[in-house]
Amino acid sequence: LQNVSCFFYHFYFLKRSEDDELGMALALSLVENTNPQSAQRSDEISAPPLGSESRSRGKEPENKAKDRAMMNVEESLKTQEKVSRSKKRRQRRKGVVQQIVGLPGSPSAAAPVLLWIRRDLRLCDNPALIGCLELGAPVIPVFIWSPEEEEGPGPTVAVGGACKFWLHQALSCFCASLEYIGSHLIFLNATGKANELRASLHVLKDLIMETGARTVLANSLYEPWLKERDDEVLSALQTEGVECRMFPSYCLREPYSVSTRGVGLRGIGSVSHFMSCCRQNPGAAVGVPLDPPASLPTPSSWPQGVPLDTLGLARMPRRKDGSVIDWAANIRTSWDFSEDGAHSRLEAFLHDGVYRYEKESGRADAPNTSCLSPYLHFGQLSPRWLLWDAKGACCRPPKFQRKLAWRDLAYWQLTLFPDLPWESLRPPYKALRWSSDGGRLKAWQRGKTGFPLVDAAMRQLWLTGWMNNYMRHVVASFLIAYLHLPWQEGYRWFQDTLLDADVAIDAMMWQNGGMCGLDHWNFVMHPVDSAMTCDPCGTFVRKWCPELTDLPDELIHKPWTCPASMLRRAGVLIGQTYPERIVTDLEEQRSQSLRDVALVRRQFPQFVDKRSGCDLVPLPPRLVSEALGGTREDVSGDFLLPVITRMEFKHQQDDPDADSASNPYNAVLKGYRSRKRDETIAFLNERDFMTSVMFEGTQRKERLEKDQCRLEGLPPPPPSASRGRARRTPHAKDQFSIVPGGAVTSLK
Ligand SMILES: Cc1cc2nc3c(=O)[nH]c(=O)nc-3n(C[C@H](O)[C@H](O)[C@H](O)COP(=O)(O)OP(=O)(O)OC[C@H]3O[C@@H](n4cnc5c(N)ncnc54)[C@H](O)[C@@H]3O)c2cc1C
Repeated sequence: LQNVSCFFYHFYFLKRSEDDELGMALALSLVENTNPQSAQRSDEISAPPLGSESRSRGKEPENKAKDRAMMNVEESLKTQEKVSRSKKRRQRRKGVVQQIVGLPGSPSAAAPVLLWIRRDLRLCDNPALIGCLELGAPVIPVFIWSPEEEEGPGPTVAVGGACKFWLHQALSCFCASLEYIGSHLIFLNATGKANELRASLHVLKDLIMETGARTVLANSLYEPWLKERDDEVLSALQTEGVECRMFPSYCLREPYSVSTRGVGLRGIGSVSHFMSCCRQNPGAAVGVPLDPPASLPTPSSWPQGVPLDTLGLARMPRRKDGSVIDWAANIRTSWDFSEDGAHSRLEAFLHDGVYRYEKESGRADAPNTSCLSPYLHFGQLSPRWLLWDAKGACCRPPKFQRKLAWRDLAYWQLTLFPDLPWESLRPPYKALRWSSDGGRLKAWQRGKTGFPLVDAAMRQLWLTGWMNNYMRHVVASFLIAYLHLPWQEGYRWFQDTLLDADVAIDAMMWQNGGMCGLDHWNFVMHPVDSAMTCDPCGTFVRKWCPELTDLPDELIHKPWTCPASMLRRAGVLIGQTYPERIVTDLEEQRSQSLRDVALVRRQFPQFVDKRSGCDLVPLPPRLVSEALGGTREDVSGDFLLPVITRMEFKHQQDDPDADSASNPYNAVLKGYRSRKRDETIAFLNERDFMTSVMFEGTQRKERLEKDQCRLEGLPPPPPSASRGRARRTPHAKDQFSIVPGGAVTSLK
């Protein structure tokens, strides 16, 4: 017993320090904060001293109880302290603590500073804004709309319809915030102004001429084409004697500073590899969030801008009879587009939802995720603010903090592979046989596939501009693995309809889902079975597909299996009130998808590693040069790297014509938290019902106890028996991976 408790004691502290690392990896340098301005603020959160837990780990077993009690007290003190500190920061944001950061707002005739506003529509934690204040000159905030520059060199759909709508609303809110502190936001339109000059440069030069400004400040953007534009603008202005400065704030880690040095390239594309790179090469300090200014110095006269409406961001189409098609009506009522809206959502989430997030973020029928992505995308909330507030939350949510690393990973990948939004990273997959069935694509886009879970999610996207992460995986898997439509179609549709459409994240995720990204998903979501995780009672489907409301919970995700009498009673007419399924043989579609992959891997053997069976990806020169120790500047793109490759593809290579059912590594996810757990329960149900009930009971009790401890800031109780790590694919050693007596019906 002593050994067991010793193991759990060690496990607990090791786990705790691992969880800390997740958040700390990117913010590793928080502890050595170098920002002089923020260093003066005594009431900011100070990161827990590194190593305090590892010290506890080394103690003798007899001291453990004492230590643990001490740790509990320390923990709860730390937590209280953090909560009160992030509360103070929130108060400052609301102006409860009236701290004057800026100069008094009297107009000044001195040469003004141009604050070039882009995707940083916020007062809180805005380094460029604070940079302007520190110069002590009048500030002219300006937003330049230049869609051609945003779009970049390929079909990126960088600012789709939904995003434009959000941008319009967010700009209007930000303008109001600036006016509240005595300033103003100038809108300028650069559409069609690019001749031989960059459009933004052209507009900025005119503005500099008009206002006499000698300084331009902005927060950096990292899309390669925008970075290139910014570099050009900066160097052109600097040659004319205008001082320009860019501040990093869009990511926690500047993507161009991430290095694989000391970590290598193995596992590249995964978030763990990325975090190891950040840990190994910490880079500049993340610093603490900056307070919002109480006022901004204003110029003696404001330059002439254009009204926001003339930028054409929220223009609604008209019917032939002249009436307006207000496609955004639902979006307007579903969101608060202001910076305050972002903070209220964050507070509500950290106060309430974050506990459910850590366990149940996959649920579509409950708002268990933060829904902060559009605010992060448009910079109404800085990732640094989010990180610090999350670290201040009672349960210090590790999974949630890790999501910010995903976000940075996406930007890093985009800087390495600027073609990410339109070109498959794995060369053979460019030759994959995709379907060109426009009817199926339209059915998917409009939520008329005949699969309720997919349809509900796609309708939610169309009506509200948003969908949770789990559902994005479900609909992406359906498009790719079951409809065989190219991932680029899904990417472009998402870019046009998502309010948080983000070229870097969207492209990375669609590449991974489309089997050609650096870290392609080792799972495929089944359009029916995945409902076990995300919508077990059909609540989500009932909300977005109301025509199915009266079907019973067990069959709502597969109405085609309902007896005719049941359909009649529920008022469902398949093919009339609800669409027929656009594919009926899911197994065959999956098998075809596997065969197609096996075919291209056979056609391009030079891109398959003979030893490991992994796909090979040509490396960009920057990575190669790093891998070679940063000494080679002249490297070309001839280096091939074996990357993470689905087990089922490797296996299919040996038997290219086999069907998916006979592939032991079949990646289709059964749904629910762990397939292994389902299978164990099904097995026990068959053998010994009593044991099965007790097994479930014990697990539930453990879960409740753990949640309770977490809520109270206590260490988790030791589990009653050690549990293995859930695996996604069955393994020869899995005792219950093949359920005796047949398959588990996952919707039971
Ligand atoms: C096919 C597909 C396309 C996607 N396209 C986008 C997109 O265009 N824009 C976008 O912001 N997210 C995208 N995601 C990632 C993720 O689905 C969303 O970030 C998330 O659903 C946003 O909801 P949330 O704010 O409640 O997320 P939370 O789970 O609360 O996460 C908090 C924040 O972390 C970041 N984040 C979360 N998941 C990821 C991820 N997998 N990769 C990178 N950052 C992440 C987001 O900024 C998010 O707001 C996509 C995912 C898939 C599977």
